[in-house]
Amino acid sequence: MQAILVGFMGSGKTTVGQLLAQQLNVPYHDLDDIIVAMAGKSIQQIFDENGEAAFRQLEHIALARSLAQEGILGTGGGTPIQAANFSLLQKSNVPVILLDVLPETIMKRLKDDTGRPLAKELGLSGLVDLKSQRDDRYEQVSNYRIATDKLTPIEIVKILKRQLLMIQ
Ligand SMILES: Nc1ncnc2c1ncn2[C@@H]1O[C@H](COP(=O)(O)OP(=O)(O)O)[C@@H](O)[C@H]1O
Ligand SMILES: O=C(O)C1=C[C@@H](OP(=O)(O)O)[C@@H](O)[C@H](O)C1
Ligand SMILES: [Mg+2]
Repeated sequence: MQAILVGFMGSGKTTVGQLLAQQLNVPYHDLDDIIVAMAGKSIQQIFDENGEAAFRQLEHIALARSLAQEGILGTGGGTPIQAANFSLLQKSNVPVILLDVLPETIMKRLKDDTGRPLAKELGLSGLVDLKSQRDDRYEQVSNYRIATDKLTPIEIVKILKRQLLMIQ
């Protein structure tokens, strides 16, 4: 991998990761997509039919497999929170970029979303709590942080490309 994107749901990992990969002319891998392909069902269905613990097991396997690939990896919001994943990311020798986002921005971006079981289950205040529980881990695992609230994906990619050149 050339870079790994981490951050809370709605921070733009998938959107920015795809655009960054396109501009760098490298493949984009999204852990959620890999999990969906492995399970043969949607994230919502995995949560409903198998539970979050089963989702987390698939997520760990998907991460371990993806790290050997070329390109950009977009993780899920919960990926670095599991200790085993945190340690894989730390040992990977790949720049880990934190896309940060304020709770009010998350709400704006995800208000019509139906594909994120935790967002549906927790509601606004629950999501804010979850984010505050996770923020330290995101900070600890990442080499570089970018606040995305006032930037377009194109602007974020421009900053990231410059940053990656400096890190690598
Ligand atoms: N920088 C941004 N500015 C405005 N909207 C954004 C930005 N980044 C992502 N979005 C929008 O927010 C939603 C969630 O983005 P997504 O890339 O799926 O986030 P993540 O993968 O981190 O959960 C999408 O509708 C996307 O178009
Ligand atoms: O924060 C989380 O625990 C999750 C985030 C989602 O990915 P995004 O961050 O891409 O929405 C997806 O992996 C799943 O719904 C769980
Ligand atoms: Mg995503």
